[in-house]
Amino acid sequence: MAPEWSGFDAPRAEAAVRELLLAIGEDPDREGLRDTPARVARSYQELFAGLRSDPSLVLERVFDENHEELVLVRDIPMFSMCEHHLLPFHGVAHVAYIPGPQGHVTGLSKLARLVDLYARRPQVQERLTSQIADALDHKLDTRGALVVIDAEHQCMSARGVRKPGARTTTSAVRGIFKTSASTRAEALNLIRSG
Ligand SMILES: Nc1nc2c(ncn2[C@@H]2O[C@H](COP(=O)(O)OP(=O)(O)OP(=O)(O)O)[C@@H](O)[C@H]2O)c(=O)[nH]1
Ligand SMILES: [Zn+2]
Repeated sequence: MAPEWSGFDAPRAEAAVRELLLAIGEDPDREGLRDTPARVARSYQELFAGLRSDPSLVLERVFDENHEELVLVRDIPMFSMCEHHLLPFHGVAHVAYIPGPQGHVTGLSKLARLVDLYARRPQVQERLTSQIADALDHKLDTRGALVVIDAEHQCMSARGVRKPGARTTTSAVRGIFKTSASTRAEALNLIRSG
């Protein structure tokens, strides 16, 4: 079992899904639903694996490239679960940072891994955005970090207010992106130009 999956109580999750099926008036023992509690438990294990992951490990390896300019990874596919309804919200994340005075950079894939790590938890979009920016800012010793997430919430499209297509954009800025309007504008323009 992968280490990040330890701590997940599969029998408890299965029992809860069985209860839910009973609560909606279904027969959990009919053929089509017989394996559903186990399937849902496995999918929750995967969808919430970020609860058992450590961001320091993701950003542990840095390269000494003496690069002190902007690094931006755009259009990172993002999939998360809203903590209010346990329904998916998904879209894209744009993650930018400017390395600190030592010019240390991290692997580009690590920025996408960081998005996954925080997305795979019960979330709200604002906190997800801030957590990614804070992790970069604190653990990578950057001059600044900027994260923008654009997502559609299924709790707003499949139910409730029922507005499919409505998108939510959130941003979090740290360090020089907060203090320098021109640095912030440069990053936002690059994001938009995609
Ligand atoms: N700020 C924020 N709100 C969210 C997010 N995900 C879901 N929500 C909102 O959380 C709110 C929960 O509101 P409640 O009134 O407690 O729940 P509800 O009766 O199901 O609300 P409706 O969705 O309006 O039917 C809703 O307005 C959702 O749209 C998110 O990531 N950020
Ligand atoms: Zn919701």
